[in-house]
Amino acid sequence: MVLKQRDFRLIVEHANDAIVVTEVQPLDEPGPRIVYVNHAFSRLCGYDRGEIVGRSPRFLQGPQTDRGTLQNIRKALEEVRPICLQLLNYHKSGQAYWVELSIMPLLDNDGTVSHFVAIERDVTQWRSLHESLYLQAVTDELTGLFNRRMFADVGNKYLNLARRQRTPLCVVMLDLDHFKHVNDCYGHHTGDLLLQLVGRVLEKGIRESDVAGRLGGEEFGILLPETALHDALLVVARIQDLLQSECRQASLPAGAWVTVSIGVSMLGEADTTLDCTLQRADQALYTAKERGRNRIEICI
Ligand SMILES: Nc1nc2c(ncn2[C@@H]2O[C@H](COP(=O)(O)OP(=O)(O)OP(=O)(O)O)[C@@H](O)[C@H]2O)c(=O)[nH]1
Repeated sequence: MVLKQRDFRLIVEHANDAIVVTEVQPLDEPGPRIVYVNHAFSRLCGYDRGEIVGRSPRFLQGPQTDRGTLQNIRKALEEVRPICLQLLNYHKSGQAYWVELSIMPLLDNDGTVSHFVAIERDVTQWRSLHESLYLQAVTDELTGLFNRRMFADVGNKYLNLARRQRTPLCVVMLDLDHFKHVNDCYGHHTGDLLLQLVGRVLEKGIRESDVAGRLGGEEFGILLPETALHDALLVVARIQDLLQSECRQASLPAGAWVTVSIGVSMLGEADTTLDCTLQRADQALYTAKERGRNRIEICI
């Protein structure tokens, strides 16, 4: 069966994907002009066809549109090759939306490029679903901190970097003291509030490049890259103080205020994985518990 040009036009016009055709030049400002868009393109960006044709697709970009992605597009256009990527655009209402975009050159019979065509699809919902699934997979629901798996992932990356750059890295393990008592006396809900409070304290007490995670029940970990032992000890002492002042400020019953036992270790020459360093922090934590709790112990 041979389709007529008119049939093709109808198909393109009513396709669910947004389609836009531009001229080839100029690649510098103001950019190539749009010569055609289908209905779906108008629907996607909120502008009527009359408001779109004659302008460059750049008018849909905005402050959060990634400059690196735009450079990749420009390079592909210069080299007259197809490219597929995701880009943030802005709807007429000002609302940002993500499109998956496939751009390709249209060639004349003699092989010269006459236009570029882009086929686009809204992937905003897909991306936010993906993001929330990712967050669920890497964070602890109660505290919002990294979960054990993500803590180990990031930790191993930090460890490799520290080994390569020969910079110090300290690993800390914290465990709440007599937490079972809190649950037993004040209920699981108060226990949960306390765990959330500890999560906030850890985030407050560390730098942005440090990482805190909930490793299990009432056990937490901290990674302190580019931090020598004496600085790590200052950090954990600050966290102990912060925990007491936050417990005081929170409307928790006084008997539910907790202390933490802390074990600190430092990346050693023989540590090839985070587990090695973490195990020593765990040993130090065990010693802190044995020696009466609410204290800091070191195992190097
Ligand atoms: N509320 C709450 N409790 C939890 C959660 N995860 C673990 N726990 C409780 O944490 C308590 C841990 O008890 P233990 O291992 O005996 O430790 P502890 O009472 O803190 O005693 P030490 O560590 O020896 O000082 C148990 O009662 C668990 O049920 C949680 O997500 N929420």
